[in-house]
Amino acid sequence: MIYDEDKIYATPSNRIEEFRFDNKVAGVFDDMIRRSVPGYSQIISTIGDIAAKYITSNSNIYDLGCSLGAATISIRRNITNSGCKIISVDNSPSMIERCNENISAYKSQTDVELICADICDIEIANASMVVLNFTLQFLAPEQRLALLKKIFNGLNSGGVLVLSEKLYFEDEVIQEFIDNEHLDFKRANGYSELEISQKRTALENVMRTDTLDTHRKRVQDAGFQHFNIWFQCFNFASMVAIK
Ligand SMILES: C[S@@+](CC[C@H](N)C(=O)[O-])C[C@H]1O[C@@H](n2cnc3c(N)ncnc32)[C@H](O)[C@@H]1O
Ligand SMILES: O=C(O)C(=O)C[C@]1(C(=O)O)C=C[C@@H](O)C=C1
Repeated sequence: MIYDEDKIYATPSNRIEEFRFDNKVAGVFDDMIRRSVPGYSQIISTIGDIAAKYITSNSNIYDLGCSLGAATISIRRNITNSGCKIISVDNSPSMIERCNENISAYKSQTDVELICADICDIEIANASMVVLNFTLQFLAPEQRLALLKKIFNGLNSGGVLVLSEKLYFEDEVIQEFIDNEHLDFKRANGYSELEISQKRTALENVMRTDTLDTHRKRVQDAGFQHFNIWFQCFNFASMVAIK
């Protein structure tokens, strides 16, 4: 995937619009997420590793909020089982269009079905793996438990959910400490103070983050008995739940 450099918030604007996964964002998204999310590459490659261990033959794999298909491609490369299908879903037509191009660039025995839809509206069935890689935080908080319940019900016994999210910390001192480390990560990746602050404003009402405790409780309320965080760098984490 080769995409343009993210310059979306580089020029001052009087009115910052709410962040949307539109054509402009889709065109720079690979650069944006790599420069904004510490550990992103590690998480993508580990998703492939988890796929190799947990996917079973003749099952479905869901990549919910697939964007450009990074997790889908990592999973697909690691499937050795037959009769599997990856179902990759995003409600941004621009993301789906680019995802289709990216997926078509790789040959594989595993089919990918790309669906442009709200992940709250799709059916989940016969799943051995479900991925929510930085997607749940964009759903309205009141929709999150229902989605996790649907995932739990659609997973086969022994199936795995990978849930990656930006975390929020209730301890204000810790929140500030970790947030500052993340800001330094963005600065080190070439984002200016203006870009950082304008993007923060754009994301304010769109991306609502939870604490690790909230995630744990919600995942358990959805039915999962096995849950833990397996990766954390600053305020970005990836968690796993196994049915
Ligand atoms: C941060 S990106 C996910 C990154 C991607 N999973 C990856 O690993 O590169 C969030 C994605 O979720 C999609 N999204 C947000 N809310 C959604 C919803 N309700 N239904 C479907 N897709 C959604 C957005 O369009 C966006 O592409
Ligand atoms: O918190 C930030 O500053 C971010 O940019 C995070 C984040 C995310 O976690 O998804 C937000 C929007 C983009 O999708 C890329 C990264």
